[in-house]
Amino acid sequence: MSGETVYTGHLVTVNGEDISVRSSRNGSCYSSFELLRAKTSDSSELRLTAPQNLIVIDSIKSGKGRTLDNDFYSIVVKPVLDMIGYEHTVIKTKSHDTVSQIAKELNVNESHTVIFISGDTSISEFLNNLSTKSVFNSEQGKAELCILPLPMGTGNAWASSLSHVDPVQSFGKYIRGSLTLESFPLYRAVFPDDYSIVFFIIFSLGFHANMLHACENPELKKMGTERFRRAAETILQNYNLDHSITVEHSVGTYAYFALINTPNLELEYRPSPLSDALKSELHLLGYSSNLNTKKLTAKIMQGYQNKLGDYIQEDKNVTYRSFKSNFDIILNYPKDSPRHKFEICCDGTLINLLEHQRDDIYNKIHFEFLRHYSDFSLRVFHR
Ligand SMILES: Nc1ncnc2c1ncn2[C@@H]1O[C@H](COP(=O)(O)OP(=O)(O)OP(=O)(O)O)[C@@H](O)[C@H]1O
Repeated sequence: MSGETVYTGHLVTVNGEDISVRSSRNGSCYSSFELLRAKTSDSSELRLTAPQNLIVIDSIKSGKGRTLDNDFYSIVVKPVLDMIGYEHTVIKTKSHDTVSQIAKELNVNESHTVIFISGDTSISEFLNNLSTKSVFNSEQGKAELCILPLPMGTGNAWASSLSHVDPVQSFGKYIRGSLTLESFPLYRAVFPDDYSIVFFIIFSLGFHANMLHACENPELKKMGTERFRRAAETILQNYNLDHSITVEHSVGTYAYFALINTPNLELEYRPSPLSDALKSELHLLGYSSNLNTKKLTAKIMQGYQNKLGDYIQEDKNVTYRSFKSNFDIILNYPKDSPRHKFEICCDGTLINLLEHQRDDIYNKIHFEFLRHYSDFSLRVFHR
């Protein structure tokens, strides 16, 4: 377990003042922020163009949750937006539905910029609830919806894959106008009963999905990040990780099966180093059920060593394959197999495939590469 790190980062120079922030964090969780202001002789002016409809969504349960000391919006974002004269609306989430509700209510005729103070799940809830009523065949004519994900959750897979490693640094770059705005890919998983979910990070079966389902156990839920280690141990010891899955006519038996869009799943954990969060491409990362527990664990832990662009060598126990257009997967085991064999994790949403069967079909999932999802033209600030 890493200890508390305290550091100061420059944010912006404005109105003859140098604004910086002292942050204190433990792993991915921030315990405090302090805004520091000092007079400066630097008279350079910021060239600012206030965005239309700036909304800040503070998902207050993300990470370890907000306290008076780590309230990034009140301590940093609000004072700085006020200093530079950016009008904005802030929404501090009140319930599990707040983010979905905001997404549903956005006026599709106007452009918006949304700053998320959150982790991945809040952004997933937002994207899944955007208006998709009109049928647009292109991005032309759509209002823009620009997203800035400030990493204040637990995993922060999307933000860290887009080089947002620290909320202060990324907010500072946004204010100084030094981020790039680009469109980003989304995918849809469609189940036999036509239930579907849009995702942008990971869709998994087997070890990864089972571990996240196991973490929901109330006993484990209380344990912070320790719960992942405990859940992993339980699964490796007690579950048959032998999922026979057909992907595009190719059959494999996997202990670990993941379709991944982002290189990182956490700031320091990069299981799919050839992925690019801005590129429409899913990588299948699969580890065979032939690997014993020690070897499987070593493969999974390799994600802590991988560097961006590293190639993962395929062999009889490792699958690393890229997909750039729609495809199906089929689970080749009977409906009465243990329930955990149908457990899925999709960007943090936990699903059991058996709850989405239709007639005799219980084992097929269709993956769509979405070209013109939603009534907005979606963009993300990165780098
Ligand atoms: N006031 C609230 N009451 C209940 N649930 C809330 C409230 N505010 C936020 N939530 C929910 O808490 C979850 C926070 O998820 P988020 O992804 O932002 O953080 P995280 O889970 O810590 O990070 P990550 O997904 O990156 O691991 C979301 O499902 C959100 O809807």
